[in-house]
Amino acid sequence: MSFFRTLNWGFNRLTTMAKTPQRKSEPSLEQHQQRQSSTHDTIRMPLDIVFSAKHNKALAFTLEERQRLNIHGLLPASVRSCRDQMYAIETNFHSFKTNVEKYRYLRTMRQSNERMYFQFVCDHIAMVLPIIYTPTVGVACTLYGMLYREITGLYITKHDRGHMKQVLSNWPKCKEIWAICVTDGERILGLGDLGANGMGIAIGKMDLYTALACIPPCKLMPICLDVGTENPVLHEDPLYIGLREKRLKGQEYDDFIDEFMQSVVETFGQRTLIHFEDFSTPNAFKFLKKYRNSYCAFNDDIQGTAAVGVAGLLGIQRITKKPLEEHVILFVGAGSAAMGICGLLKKELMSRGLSEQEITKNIYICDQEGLITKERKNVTDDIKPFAKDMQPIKSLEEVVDKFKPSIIMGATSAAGIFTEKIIRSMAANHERPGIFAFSNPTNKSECTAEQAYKFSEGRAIYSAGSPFPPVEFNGKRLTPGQANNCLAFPGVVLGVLTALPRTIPDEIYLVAAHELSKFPSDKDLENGNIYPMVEQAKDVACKIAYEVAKYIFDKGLSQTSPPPKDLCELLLSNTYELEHGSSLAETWSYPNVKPNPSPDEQKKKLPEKKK
Ligand SMILES: NC(=O)C1=CN([C@@H]2O[C@H](COP(=O)(O)OP(=O)(O)OC[C@H]3O[C@@H](n4cnc5c(N)ncnc54)[C@H](OP(=O)(O)O)[C@@H]3O)[C@@H](O)[C@H]2O)C=CC1
Ligand SMILES: CC(=O)C(=O)O
Ligand SMILES: [Mg+2]
Repeated sequence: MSFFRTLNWGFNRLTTMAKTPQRKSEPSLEQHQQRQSSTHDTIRMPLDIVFSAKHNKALAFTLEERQRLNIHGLLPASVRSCRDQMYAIETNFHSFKTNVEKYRYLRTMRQSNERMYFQFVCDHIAMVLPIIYTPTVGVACTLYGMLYREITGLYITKHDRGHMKQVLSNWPKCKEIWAICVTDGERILGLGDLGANGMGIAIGKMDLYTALACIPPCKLMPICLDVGTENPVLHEDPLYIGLREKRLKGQEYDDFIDEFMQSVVETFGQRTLIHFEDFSTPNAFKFLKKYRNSYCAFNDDIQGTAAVGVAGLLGIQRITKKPLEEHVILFVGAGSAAMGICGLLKKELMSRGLSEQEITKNIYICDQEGLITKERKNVTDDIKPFAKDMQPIKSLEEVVDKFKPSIIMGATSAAGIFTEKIIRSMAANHERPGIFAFSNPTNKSECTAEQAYKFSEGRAIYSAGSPFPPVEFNGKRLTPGQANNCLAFPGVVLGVLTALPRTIPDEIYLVAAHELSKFPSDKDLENGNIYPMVEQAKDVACKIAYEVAKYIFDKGLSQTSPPPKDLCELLLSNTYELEHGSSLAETWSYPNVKPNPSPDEQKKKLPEKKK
């Protein structure tokens, strides 16, 4: 509505100016410049909107629309169908040699033509996901200063304390925000402290909200809290976009985050979903504990990853036909990802009626110092029950030799720590050893798909955080699964935004895990793949969203009443339309506004002059 009001306003101004009588004398340079800029403004106003990222259809504007919107002549004659547009984009996409160039191309397209971008991402998800998400997004974050072009998210710096609400309200894209993905850039994938460059991750995550769960992009706000960085390379980098200052720490940092949380709900409402991403592990757990019962907040690295990890374990249970409680599981890494999975696994096993002692008996945890034993000082309360009453063992290979895990779950950012010896040892003791290399990006994987298959004679059930191509082994094509939280968070978020609970209950991650685990077919499992293919990620998100929303309504946790008669309809009611018919123009038809009358029509309408 306002779009067309603005269009009309621009048109009226143009007409008024055309009627303004000519100046008698030549304008001064200053007057000339003023006139130039005001003329410019007038013309630019409607064009800015028509060609804004949100409304732009590029060559898909039909002839009728081109005339109606007064953009006829601004585009070449060709009117492209959706298929033609996608072909043009794909041709461009493939013309770039490196993945970072492809990333840059897609970002530029997103800035100028949002719907076409999402259409392309959806139509080619398997090809595009590794570019807009891990692994390429990791490289892009390291080069973010060089790639930076335009407004894509909101930066709040440590100097904005006291007026964060003001900064939040500066967001130009929409005043009704449903969800925020926030990072402080301290642990970006397995790449460490990237400071303000971490924005790339928040943007990538939110693009998946739209591409996989159809959440309208204008309702989403990626935020980077620029509280400084301890990365000396960034301090020296002339292209760095953030503060070249030490990180805010201690009480000041906690107060900063408190102000941020309060400012968000005061600006956008208590229901705003706040997604924490890539904070350092101590902060990730601290804020989850602090805010989970008072805000609609979650931590993706802990909780999203947990859902995906447990889904994978349920898949292994299906392949091995052995209940999880009979498996020996070794977690390598005691950070957000590993401990998130371990915590949810504990919940899953508790739901099966096992005692804490029965649950912890077969679960081992190692970090850089080796096996976590009771001798270890300063372990968190979550880890304590898993600490073993024995002498510490430093070497991972020794731990594997001694306890013979059937499943090993790595989330360490330590590339290659699953050595040939470790994989061979697991394969010697188990017919189908489960190997998870959660670390991102690809070059941080604990082992590659090829190594896992080769050293286990093709018997490993291997999954990794970043995508690995299928591997041919002894004439069999083995497909690694992608164990990445992107198979959980889009659906969880859509479910929560639909059912609107006050806070996000922990149980929904188990709901998500179970739904996700049902996706792989028996044939997928036969090939050792416990996760759905990326092409199915949208169906996965949809199913998880449905079950999550249903859980929230069924348990009476929704803040809306009465519960919907048709949950599917409610889920779809607020989603972004990505599907297209034969042409983009058809799908994106603008509300019917009459075209400006042609000069001939205008003449006809003029009242006849009285004689
Ligand atoms: N696939 C997915 O969906 C997800 C993947 N990840 C990835 O998981 C990785 C870890 O993330 P996060 O848990 O937040 O990270 P943290 O850095 O908080 O945790 C890493 C853990 O690994 C341990 N570790 C490091 N090196 C070794 C080693 N050589 N041997 C044994 N343990 C080691 C560390 O031990 P210590 O404490 O002693 O230093 C620490 O406990 C990252 O690469 C991240 O990208 C994260 C979230 C989701
Ligand atoms: C996938 C993800 O969230 C991570 O690697 O941090
Ligand atoms: Mg993450």
